[in-house]
Amino acid sequence: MAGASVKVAVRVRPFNSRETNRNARCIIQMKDNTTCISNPKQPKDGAKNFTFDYSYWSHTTVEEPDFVSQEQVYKDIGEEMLLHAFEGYNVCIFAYGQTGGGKSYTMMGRQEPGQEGIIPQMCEDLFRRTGENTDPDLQYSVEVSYMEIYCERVRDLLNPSNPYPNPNPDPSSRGSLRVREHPILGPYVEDLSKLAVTCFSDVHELMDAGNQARTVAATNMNETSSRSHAVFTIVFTQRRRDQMTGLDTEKVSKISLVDLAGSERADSSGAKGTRLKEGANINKSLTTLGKVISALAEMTQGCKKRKSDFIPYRDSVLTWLLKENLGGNSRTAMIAALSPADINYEETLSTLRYADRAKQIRCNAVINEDPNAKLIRELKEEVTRLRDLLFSQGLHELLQQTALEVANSCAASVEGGSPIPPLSLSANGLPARRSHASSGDSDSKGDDLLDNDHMTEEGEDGDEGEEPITQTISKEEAAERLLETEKIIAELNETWEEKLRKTESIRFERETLLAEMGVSIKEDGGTLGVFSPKGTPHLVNLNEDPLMSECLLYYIKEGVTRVGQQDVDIKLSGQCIKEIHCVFISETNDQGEACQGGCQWW
Ligand SMILES: Nc1ncnc2c1ncn2[C@@H]1O[C@H](COP(=O)(O)OP(=O)(O)OP(=O)(O)O)[C@@H](O)[C@H]1O
Repeated sequence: MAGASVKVAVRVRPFNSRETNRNARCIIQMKDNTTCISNPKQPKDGAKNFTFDYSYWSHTTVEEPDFVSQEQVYKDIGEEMLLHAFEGYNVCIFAYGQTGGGKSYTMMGRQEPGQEGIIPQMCEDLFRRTGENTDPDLQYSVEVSYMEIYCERVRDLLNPSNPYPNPNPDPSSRGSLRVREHPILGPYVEDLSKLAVTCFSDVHELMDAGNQARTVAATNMNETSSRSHAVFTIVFTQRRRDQMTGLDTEKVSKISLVDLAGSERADSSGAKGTRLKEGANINKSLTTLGKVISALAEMTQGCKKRKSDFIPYRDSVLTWLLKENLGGNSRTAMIAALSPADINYEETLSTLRYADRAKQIRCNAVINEDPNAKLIRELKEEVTRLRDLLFSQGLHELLQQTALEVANSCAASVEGGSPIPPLSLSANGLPARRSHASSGDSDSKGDDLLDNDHMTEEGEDGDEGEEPITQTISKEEAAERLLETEKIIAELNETWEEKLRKTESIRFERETLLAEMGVSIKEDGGTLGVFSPKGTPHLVNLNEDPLMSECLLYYIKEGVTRVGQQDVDIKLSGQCIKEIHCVFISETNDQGEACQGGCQWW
């Protein structure tokens, strides 16, 4: 299994209504696993061919013999990845492509029969397979988390106590979860909820709640979900009891399912102000993803000699969190979503090139056997070492304070017990840690987006043989690290019953919050939007056309708003004004910039 390449598929969607209305021409052709794109300006000799693991023709209708359905995409990619998860590998599927290309349709899909995407199909399949187990010595557990990365910030889509779609769209209240790196655990999102689920309907409920939170957040924050990256994670644990020894062994697989933000260039839409910054930040994650993919592809081709040669994972939250899935310990697949229309030629060609590069990445997946036991052992060693460091510095007060905070934040307390590794102290007498340095890290801009204090512990993978570099950390940092580590151990030691109780209380909070906000989601002819009877009526841009998606969402205030040539009187109390489809709105935002866009209103 070691050294397997990233599996790459491309999929072309049907024309959308706007493309049909404009008599768009299809510039994509597919034969077997080859995709051909023709240049609309040079139809004769401008065609380019690309070969992938799969080229999915979903442009026509299900009646066509070549048509590839949601089910087929799942069978080829989702099921294969699920089987790897059963073997104990980490797996990842990510969808890439321009806004409206079909990423969400492929990953999440629609709720109608036959329209479900990879995520719901995989969850259903997972529970179907675990439900067929008749071995009393084998037990399964499944936990899920769902987060959104927007402008390099992380939001928990499942837990309302965490920064959540805030009913009050005040920019200062835009919280986000902290992305940290623990020297043993690696990069992770602090306090991201991981909810215990026991059947498919539990997951389905969470998926819906997360999707709902995503739409509500986008609406309240004047954003759009096509500009955020959504990461749905399933932690799948298989525990086997050995009857002879009475010992349990575990295989843990992390399944990461990622719907990336639209890949179109920020500058192609003439964005200004906040929108430009937002575009640049989203671009930062996607640009970094591109750089990471290129660097890993070069490494496979032998242009880079060692794995420790600089791979800029740390330059964006997305790549930092997906580090293992990109060239590390994971079986990974990428699905590139393509628009068929001639007007999107440049973007589609760029998506094909991106996908072509991703083919060259090789990952070194290993079966994650008993990772928790090893992790807890190492974390306990870390706790002992940090306690001793603080103790040797005479910092008993900090130790007591830390112990109190741990007791407050988690119910469990942890005793360290393993032998303490040798420690070195820095020149100023403060504790020092061993850390690896990755060559080229000095160029890295990553430190500004993550915690500096927690960034420097580990070099890129595989840098064995390098001289360890010690790094100074302050007493506060040591105390914080102690707190962080004890919290992680407490989480790992939580029983299944405790996890279920936590999940239930979060569900209750979530439902209460949404009910208070008076928000419901209605799905109408395939469009999804927020309907807020208590709040301000607003317009949500549902435009599929990336060129028009700059003006994404409006709050329409009470009073008169000009819609095209019409003045519309908006009243908060009464029924919402009649439906207006695809109107052009002209108004100015808070910064006095003119916005325009096609919107749908209900
Ligand atoms: N293979 C397909 N078959 C039928 N409809 C599709 C297909 N792919 C996409 N669509 C439709 O095209 C529209 C845009 O797709 P989708 O929302 O998945 O795009 P996206 O790439 O996720 O965009 P965004 O970046 O805005 O999230 C949706 O209405 C979706 O239902």
